Amino acid sequence: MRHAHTVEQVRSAEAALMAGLPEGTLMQRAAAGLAAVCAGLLPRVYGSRVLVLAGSGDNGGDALFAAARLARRGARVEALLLDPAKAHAGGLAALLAAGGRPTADRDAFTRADLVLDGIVGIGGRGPLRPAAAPFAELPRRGRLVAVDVPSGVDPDTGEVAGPALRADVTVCFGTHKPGLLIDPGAQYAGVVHLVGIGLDLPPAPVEALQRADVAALLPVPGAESDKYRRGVVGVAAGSARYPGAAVLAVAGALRGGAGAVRYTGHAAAEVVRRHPETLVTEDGPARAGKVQAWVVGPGGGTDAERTLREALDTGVPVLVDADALTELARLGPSALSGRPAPVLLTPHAGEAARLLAGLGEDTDATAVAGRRLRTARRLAAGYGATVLLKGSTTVVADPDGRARVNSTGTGWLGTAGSGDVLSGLAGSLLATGLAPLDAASAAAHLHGLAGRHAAAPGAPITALDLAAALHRAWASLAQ
Ligand SMILES: NC(=O)C1=CN([C@@H]2O[C@H](COP(=O)(O)OP(=O)(O)OC[C@H]3O[C@@H](n4cnc5c(N)ncnc54)[C@H](O)[C@@H]3O)[C@@H](O)[C@H]2O)[C@@H](O)CC1
Ligand SMILES: [K+]
Repeated sequence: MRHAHTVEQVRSAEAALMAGLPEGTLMQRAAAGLAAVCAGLLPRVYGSRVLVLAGSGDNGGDALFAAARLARRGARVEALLLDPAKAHAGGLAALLAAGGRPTADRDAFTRADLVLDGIVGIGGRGPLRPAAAPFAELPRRGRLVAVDVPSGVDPDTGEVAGPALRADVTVCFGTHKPGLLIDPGAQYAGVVHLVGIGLDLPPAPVEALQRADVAALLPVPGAESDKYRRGVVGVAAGSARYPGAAVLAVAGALRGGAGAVRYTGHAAAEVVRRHPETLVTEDGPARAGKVQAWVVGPGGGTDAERTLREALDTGVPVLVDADALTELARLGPSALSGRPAPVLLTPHAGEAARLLAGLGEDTDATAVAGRRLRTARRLAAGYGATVLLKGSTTVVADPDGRARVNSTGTGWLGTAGSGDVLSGLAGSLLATGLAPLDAASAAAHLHGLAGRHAAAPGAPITALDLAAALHRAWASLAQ
């Protein structure tokens, strides 16, 4: 599991730890870890050209102390101080003593074999200032290592409001910051290395499940299991106009761990033709028979409102997707109040904007994509439901405030029907008894892995390819 903590949590853990340590201990721990990662990125340290971009806070201090360590090993280090009068005094003195020298020449950025971005870390406020902003655009030939956070990325959210430095590697201290795991910030962070500095941290508000975490969540049938005990998932999807969404949602559901899939809707004939193992009826969720979770909405067409209401009237968990989300946005959060079982919403950015409109917030898909964590949390709190926000780095937010991010996906997943497969898969995991936060984050992980398997080594895929690859993705975790 990767844990990410907020700036406020890091600050208070640092304060508690620093109270019992000699001054500068934490910065030395950070600088030692940072220098070790930098040394590993250079073919050899001796003779390499290193440029430090140093702001005037402790982030600049970390960068200067790390550069001093590299200078002592023979690197030719220059420091570009963004505000020379306020540069971190101890860090600068250490660098000068080790043979480094200050420079005001911006070409040093372009020439360097390695650039250390120590402009601003968790103390950043607002968009990069004029002295720092041009470095976001300057060409360079060497690698760029961000110190703690790429400057210009909001550490708490991953939002990027203006120019930001694009790192090859980010070396973060004490814990991950949410902004390193969530797009667009994650795209600026590159490969993230965590350097422990001994912080005692509270539970993380943002987590990223790793393979072993997901493997531990996935249901395994016992000797006594049968199809009903493993869980039955109901899929209410598809319409005469959009039968394909039903076929794809059922394809995802069949590979999601439930023992059986019950389908209801107007695409029963197509579903059975493609998936003969499906139990089908045209009667709607109210009369379809017993299930442990419902999936409603993909390709729902004009029936979406009735189907949504019927599913919500059952006492089992409901996953709401696609057309049913549009209906829910129209009905507003009161449609979910008082349910005895949880609800999982799976919007893409456009549907999320509609759901926000249902909460009285005027926004659009582009704004949602730039504020992924904030949007998922707002929807989870506003609707009292778990929310899986699709897109680059999927964000899952629980109404209790916890959030998870998933980055197993690939751009090849942006294909028609991919979301239908995901909703079937997540609904199936719900039916096996997983809590919505676990079902959604495991589904996002598996879906991303399946996309990678299907697209490897890099070619377009269809949603059916993706559904077929879920088996391999699951098997790769079970090994
Ligand atoms: N507090 C601690 O004990 C530790 C802190 N560490 C480092 O210290 C950093 C935090 O240091 P600080 O609290 O001094 O804050 P930062 O150094 O992150 O940022 C503050 C500095 O950046 C400038 N700044 C703020 N917003 C800016 C913007 N938009 N554009 C350009 N410059 C801007 C401020 O004028 C100030 O000089 C961490 O990110 C980490 O790198 C590490 O050394 C580990 C220990
Ligand atoms: K930085």
